[in-house]
Amino acid sequence: MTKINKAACIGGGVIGGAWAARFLLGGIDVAMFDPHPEAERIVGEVLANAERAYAMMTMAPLPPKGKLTFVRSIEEAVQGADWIQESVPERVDLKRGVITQIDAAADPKALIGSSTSGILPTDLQRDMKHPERMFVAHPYNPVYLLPLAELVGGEKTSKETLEEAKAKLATVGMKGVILKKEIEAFVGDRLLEAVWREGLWLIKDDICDTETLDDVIRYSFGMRWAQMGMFETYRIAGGEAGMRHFIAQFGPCLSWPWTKLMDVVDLTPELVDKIADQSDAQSGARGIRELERIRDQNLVGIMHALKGGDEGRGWGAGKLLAEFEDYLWANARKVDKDLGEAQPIRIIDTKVSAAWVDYNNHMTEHRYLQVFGDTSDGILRLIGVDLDYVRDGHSYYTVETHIRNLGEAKLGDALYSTCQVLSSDEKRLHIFSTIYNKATNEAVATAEQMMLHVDSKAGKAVSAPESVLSKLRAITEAHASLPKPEGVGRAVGQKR
Ligand SMILES: NC(=O)C1=CN([C@@H]2O[C@H](COP(=O)(O)OP(=O)(O)OC[C@H]3O[C@@H](n4cnc5c(N)ncnc54)[C@H](O)[C@@H]3O)[C@@H](O)[C@H]2O)C=CC1
Ligand SMILES: C[N+](C)(C)CC(=O)CC(=O)[O-]
Repeated sequence: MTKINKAACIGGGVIGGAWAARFLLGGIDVAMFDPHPEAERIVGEVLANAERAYAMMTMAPLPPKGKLTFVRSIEEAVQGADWIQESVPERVDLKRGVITQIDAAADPKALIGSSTSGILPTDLQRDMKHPERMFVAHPYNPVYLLPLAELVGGEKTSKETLEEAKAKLATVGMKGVILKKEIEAFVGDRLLEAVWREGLWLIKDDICDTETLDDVIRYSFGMRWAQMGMFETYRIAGGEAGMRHFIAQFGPCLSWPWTKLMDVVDLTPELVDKIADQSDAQSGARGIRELERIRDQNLVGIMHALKGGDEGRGWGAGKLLAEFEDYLWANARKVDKDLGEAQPIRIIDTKVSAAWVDYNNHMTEHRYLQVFGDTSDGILRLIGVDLDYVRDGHSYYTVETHIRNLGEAKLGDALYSTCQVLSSDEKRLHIFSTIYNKATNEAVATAEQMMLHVDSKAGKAVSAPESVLSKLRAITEAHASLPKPEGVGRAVGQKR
C-alpha cells in the first residue's frame, strides 16, 4: 500500500483538526494552516482526545506520532506534502479560492482532497491548473475514529486519483468508497439530511423533545445502522421472503403522507431557541470535549464489538479495524532483539487510558490480563508465531494464568512489561511476565502463564516446528541462567 509521506491540512476546525489527528497518529507529519488565533489550542485539544481514543482502540503498534507544525500560509503548508486536505468553511467561493491557491503552490502530483459536505468537486476544481488530482474526500466526525471517506471525482478528476486516494487512506485505517457519479451532498449527507429535516418538524410540532428523539434513534435503529446499514437490515425485516416481501409490505407506505420530507422547516429564531434550550437541558451540563470523550469511548466499544463479529472474522468497521491492526503489525519497526541475551525481554510500552480505570480509580482487573496477553503475543511474535503463522492453522493457546497485583496503576501512568521464559519444550511454553511503572520501575503486577502449541483446526496440542523451536530454545537457554523470579509457582492464599 502507498503511504502518505507528508500531509497538509488547510483549515483546522472540527474536521481539519480531526484529519490532522488521523494523520499524526498514523505516523505522518502534518503542516497546518488556519488563521484562527486559537487554532493551536483547538487542534491540541482534539489531538489529546484522539490520542486517548487510540489508546483505547488498539494495542497494535502505532508508528511514532508524526510532527505537527503550524505555518503562516497555504504555500508554506503544502511544501513537500503528497496529501493536502482542505477543510475550510462550507462556502463555494472560499473553498474554490483556497483550492486554486493550493494547486498553484503544491507539487503537481500531490493529491488534493476537499472535506466539503456537499459541494460538487466540478465546481471546486474549476480554476485549477492540475484539476485531475482534486477530489472530494468527505469524512465523518470524528475523522480520527470513523473510518469512512466518500471519494467523489469531478468532471476533470482522473480515475487513478480516486484509486490512489483510496489506497493511501487504507494506510491510516480509513475506508474510501468511490461514488460512481458526483452529486450534491453525496450519499451520507443525503440520508442524514432527510432524517434531520424530519427531526426538525417533530420538534417544531411538539411531538417530542430533542432528548426523546435521540433516544428513539440510539435505543433502536441507530444500533442496527452501526452494524448493518439500511438494506441488509430491511432484508432481515422481510423475514424468510427477504427484500421482495419487505418492499411489498412497506413500499406502499411511502406514498401515504407519513413524512414531511419535502417541506423545509422554517428555522425561525423561536424554533432555534426551542431546539437550543432543549439541547441545553439534554446535554448542557457536560462540555463539548467531555461529550467528545464519551462519544469516542462508545464508538471504540462498538468497533471492538464489531471486531469480534461474524464468529471472530470481524464485521463492518470492526473488520476494517482488524485489517488496519494487521497492517500496523506488518509495518511495525522490527525490533532486533538478541534472543540469546540473559535478561527478561522488554515487550510492551503503554499508558493507563481512561477506559482502563474503574470505580476504584485505578487500572481495572481485566486490563492487566490484556497487557499480559499482549506481552505473551509479543514473545510469540519474536519466535515467529505471527498473524500469518496463526492464519496457516497453528498457534499457542494459554491454558493457565496466575496474576498477582502488587501495586496500583493510575490513570495516565506509563507502564512497560517484560517477559522471562521459565521453560519450554516441543509443545509447552512457560513464561513469567511483569508490568512495571515506567516512572518508578516498581513492579505493578506479575503473571505466570503456561501456553500450549496447537493445531487450531484440529483443536489439539502438537509439537511446534523447528523454525519456532530453535528461536524458543535460544531464549529459554539464555533465561535459564536468570534467578527464578519471586512469585513463581505461588498459589492463591499461600503465605509469603
Ligand atoms: N463539522 C462536521 O460535522 C463536518 C464538516 N465537514 C466539512 O468540513 C469543512 C470544515 O467544517 P468544520 O471543520 O465543521 O468547520 P469549522 O468552522 O469548525 O472549521 C473551519 C476552519 O477553517 C478555518 N479557515 C477559515 N478560512 C480559512 C482559510 N482561508 N484558510 C485556512 N483555514 C481557514 C477557520 O479558522 C476554522 O478553524 C466544511 O466543508 C464542512 O462541510 C465534513 C464532515 C463533517
Ligand atoms: C452536518 N454535516 C453535513 C456537516 C455532517 C457531515 O458532513 C458528516 C457527518 O459527520 O455527519
